[in-house]
Amino acid sequence: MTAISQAQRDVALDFIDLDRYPIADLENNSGAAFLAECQHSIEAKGWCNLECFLRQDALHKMNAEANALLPTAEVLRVKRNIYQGAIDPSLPDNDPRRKEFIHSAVQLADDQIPAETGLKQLYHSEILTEFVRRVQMKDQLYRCADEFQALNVVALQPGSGHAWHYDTSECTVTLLLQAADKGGEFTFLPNSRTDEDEDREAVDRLLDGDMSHAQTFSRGAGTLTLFRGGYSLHGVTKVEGSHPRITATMTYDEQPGTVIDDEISIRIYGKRVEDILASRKAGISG
Ligand SMILES: O=C(O)CCC(=O)C(=O)O
Ligand SMILES: [Fe+2]
Repeated sequence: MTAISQAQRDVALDFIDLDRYPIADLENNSGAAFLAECQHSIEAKGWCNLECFLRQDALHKMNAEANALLPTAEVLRVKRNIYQGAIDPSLPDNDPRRKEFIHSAVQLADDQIPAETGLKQLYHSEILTEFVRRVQMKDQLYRCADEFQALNVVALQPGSGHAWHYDTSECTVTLLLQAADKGGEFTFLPNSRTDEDEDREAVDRLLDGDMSHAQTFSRGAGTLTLFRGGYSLHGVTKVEGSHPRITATMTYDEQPGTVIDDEISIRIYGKRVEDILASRKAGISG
């Protein structure tokens, strides 16, 4: 292979189990049938779960990369309600906007994940982005342009989970790099809200700890999951055992170039990002 064709080769071709998940050719035969299955799954259930999406060697590489970078990550402790907003104490006690949850995780923001890592290369794969766009049936879909939010690695330590929430974007893609020994299950209330309405009965039930109507599905390391996280209340149950559960979160947007407000970035990513933004402003004004 020449240097140029090597540089142009999409890493999806090497990292993803294309025999099982033929995402490189979605127009023909097995690829088209597979795409239709994924689209149906998102439409009917609000999620699409692709076990062993990564090839074993790619999974080991990306998990090793994540583990090597995590000591440089921030330890986050974000207080929020399920809509990712601040608590409004003037609301009635039983209003979900009034209920505070704490998200605590060791988290790498996009700018902390080097371009040469397999993980970043996979996120930047045009084949993968196109697959995500087609599954979500969008006319256009772009990788998130935000320097902090685009690709994150989230490690949940034993004893912590991911508190119930809606994502700020419609659809989310997660790649499980390291499963928990026990617990750490992704739990999901499909289509619990629309743009107009919310199924308060189901939401209140879940917030009160009754998971009987929520869905949990099997996700070993290497699983790619697409889900309507903006419309489906979800979270991760408490991680048990001796090691963290590690997920890569890939973010997309229907508009190109969208970035997150500084205030929200600081609320999510804390002091490090606050310092970066402040020194940038000082540089501009000074
Ligand atoms: O780790 C997971 O499986 C879900 C993560 C998630 O909900 C999020 O990052 O918004
Ligand atoms: Fe989420």
